[in-house]
Amino acid sequence: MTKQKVMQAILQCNERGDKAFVPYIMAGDGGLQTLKKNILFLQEAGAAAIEVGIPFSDPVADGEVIQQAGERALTEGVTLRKVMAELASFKEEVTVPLVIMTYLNPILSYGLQAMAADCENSGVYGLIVPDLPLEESGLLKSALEGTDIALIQLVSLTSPAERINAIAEAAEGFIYAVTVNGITGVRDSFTEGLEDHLERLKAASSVPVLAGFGISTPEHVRSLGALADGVIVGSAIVSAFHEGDLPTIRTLIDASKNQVSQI
Ligand SMILES: O=P(O)(O)OC[C@@H](O)[C@@H](O)c1c[nH]c2ccccc12
Repeated sequence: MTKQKVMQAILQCNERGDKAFVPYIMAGDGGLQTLKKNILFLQEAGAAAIEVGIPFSDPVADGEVIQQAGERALTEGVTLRKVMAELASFKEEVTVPLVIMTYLNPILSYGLQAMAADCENSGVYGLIVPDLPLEESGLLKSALEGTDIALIQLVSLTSPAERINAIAEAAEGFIYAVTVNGITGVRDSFTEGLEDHLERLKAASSVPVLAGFGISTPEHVRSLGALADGVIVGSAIVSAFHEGDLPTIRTLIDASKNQVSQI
């Protein structure tokens, strides 16, 4: 079965003339009870899908902001199991597809089949597992077979052409085009070759291409959005939630829309 839900949510945005905006949140930063509130806020503010990060003790790809948010959530006792149960408890209210971002270990200890079943029961339509390369993804892929849960692949700036093609061929949901070399977090500028890179990715891929890493201002959302089908914003969203700065989140999301709302 082809994976439809996440891809359709992005395509629907694009058909309206908007870029897809996918915010990343750290589940349980500020306590597990913030999860529902934050998801419903982002949904209402116009997110196309929401990337829900699971706190983890060894988050190798995470920059400072996400790491600290993860530590706060771990202090609150948040685990993958608790997040899945919490998501299931309010899934009727969630209309945007959720994508879980977690490292491989928590999924393995959860159990691949149990994870697939609980995703289906919690409004989760995608998984991002940054430490699981395409070549190793067979077991998880088969656990997700017959579900509408996409295994989303990351492509780095340094991926060679054959690898880009292999990933594009296997891609489900969307391709996560990492726009900087290194870890997550706010950046001032992007590399010059980015436009060509995203152009090549879009040409190779039959699913949408979203740009993520280092996108933190409305200007970034507009300029990177123009080169892709949408953007993923993590650190800036996590910081804004931590500081209770909801207007900043709205402004970022509005920048992905054709019709920027009047202030
Ligand atoms: O924080 P940034 O630079 O806006 O990047 C998004 C990112 O945080 C989110 O998608 C993410 C958080 N942790 C990750 C690990 C790997 C890949 C992606 C992620």
